[in-house]
Amino acid sequence: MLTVTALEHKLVLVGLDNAGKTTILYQLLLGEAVHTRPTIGSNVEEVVWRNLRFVMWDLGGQQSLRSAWNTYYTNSEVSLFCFNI
Ligand SMILES: Nc1nc2c(ncn2[C@@H]2O[C@H](COP(=O)(O)OP(=O)(O)OP(=O)(O)O)[C@@H](O)[C@H]2O)c(=O)[nH]1
Ligand SMILES: [Mg+2]
Repeated sequence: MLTVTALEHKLVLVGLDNAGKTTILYQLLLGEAVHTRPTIGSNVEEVVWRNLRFVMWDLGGQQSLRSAWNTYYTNSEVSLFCFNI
């Protein structure tokens, strides 16, 4: 049995609006695709994967929110950029 570490890794999800960030977050958390609304501000959830613990910050991607992205990077270890292709 895996022992989940107490250590948390901060991960920030950024990308333009409608790229699918919130969908990814809840797919990882719940194992299913949920209906989403445009994120105003952020969603933050703890996601455990194998023995790793992530605190995932999903940021709103609308133009007016992008200038606030850098305020979320403090102490983050991973930035995941999402693109709508
Ligand atoms: N076809 C397709 N649609 C997707 C995919 N991922 C997300 N969507 C759809 O794209 C739309 C936007 O998804 P969100 O996850 O809310 O996008 P977001 O990046 O969080 O958007 P903001 O919160 O506005 O920044 C939703 O209607 C999703 O169902 C994908 O991989 N494929
Ligand atoms: Mg969103």
